[in-house]
This record gives sequence, C-alpha cells and structure tokens, in this order.
Amino acid sequence: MTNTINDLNKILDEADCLVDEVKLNEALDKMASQISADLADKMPLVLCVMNGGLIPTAALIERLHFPLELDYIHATRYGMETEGASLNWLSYPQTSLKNRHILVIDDIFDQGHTLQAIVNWLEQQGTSSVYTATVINKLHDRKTNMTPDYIGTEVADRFLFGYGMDYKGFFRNLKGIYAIKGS
Ligand SMILES: O=P(O)(O)OC[C@H]1O[C@H](OP(=O)(O)OP(=O)(O)O)[C@H](O)[C@@H]1O
Ligand SMILES: Nc1nc2[nH]cnc2c(=O)[nH]1
Repeated sequence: MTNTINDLNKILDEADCLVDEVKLNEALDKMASQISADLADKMPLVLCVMNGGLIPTAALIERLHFPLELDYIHATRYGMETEGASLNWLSYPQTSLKNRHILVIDDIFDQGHTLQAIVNWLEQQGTSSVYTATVINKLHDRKTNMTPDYIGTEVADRFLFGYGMDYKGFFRNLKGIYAIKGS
C-alpha cells in the first residue's frame, strides 16, 4: 500500500525518539576516537553499507583525521519490508581489497546477518584486517555469532527509523533514532 504524506507525518508524530541528536553526536565522537586509536596508521579502506550506512559513514569519516579511502558495498536483507529474509548483493566495492585494512560502517546491528555475511566475504578477498562499526546495537538475544568492533549506542528491540534507517523507504534523513509507536 502506498503511504500518503499524512500517513508518514502521523508515523513520525506518534513515534518515540529513543536517541536524540546530542546523544548521537556524543556516541559518534566516542566511536571516532576508538577507530582513530586502532586505524590512524593503517590507511584503511572505509566501506559504507548502502543504503543505511550512508549517513553514519558521512558522520564518522568527517571525525577521522587521518588518510583513508572510501567505497561502498550494497547488500540488503530487508528491502522495503520490516522483517528480513536472505541477503541480496546489489553492488561490490570497486577498490582492490587485497592487503587492505577495512572498516565497514552500517547504521544498525540487529540480528547481525548482514554484517556477518559482509565480513565473511571480505575475509575471503585477501584483506589484512576487517573492522566493523554500527551506530546502533539493537538489544535482543537473536544475534549471530559476532559483535561489531565499534558500537555507538544500544537501543530497545523495536522497529527503528532515522539516521540512515528507513520506514518504508522514508525518514533516513532524520537526525535522531525513532521507534514506531507500538513496536
Ligand atoms: O543485523 P541485521 O538483522 O542483518 O540488520 C541490519 C541491516 O538491515 C538494514 O539494512 P536493509 O537490508 O534494511 O537495507 P537498507 O540499508 O537499504 O535499509 C541495516 O542497514 C543493516 O544493513
Ligand atoms: N529501518 C530499520 N531497518 C532495520 N534493519 C534491521 N533492523 C532494522 C530496524 O529496526 N529498522
């Protein structure tokens, strides 16, 4: 069903803001200093996981004051749905990955299948090391067997949107993290 602007405005009006812009910026500053401590001398290749990783990647790399390269990977589980199935690989990085230190940035670590599959693939490409960063870790016990190296903040097990995450394709541009009413 197509959403009207009124439907979308109602979703946002009724949503709970779980992490505001101030708290997000604090979390991003902390992540950036941890990443800098580990990667400042490694000329890393930063890989943005599209689409959700777009805003977190921009926010993090502007806080990293050392030489890095930027590329992206597009792998998606959820499409326009709110429940995920298998991973679709839509685009691979064009930069050579061999002997590179990689930093993968995404918006959310939910069950972890997306990041786990990306890390598994990167490790088969002759990379020197693979680090992972997500702004949000959703709290529940349905995780894969990995944890991101850098996590911004932990959030309750609800359907989230904002700061890269979408509700039916919308709201990725919001400067906070919101949860849908009743989720
Ligand atoms: O930890 P998981 O349970 O695997 O979920 C996390 C993934 O889900 C979202 O992507 P989605 O597939 O919805 O695509 P999008 O980035 O285009 O929104 C999000 O950006 C992560 O990549
Ligand atoms: N928009 C959105 N995408 C997700 N991908 C995995 N979990 C979520 C979520 O809570 N919200």
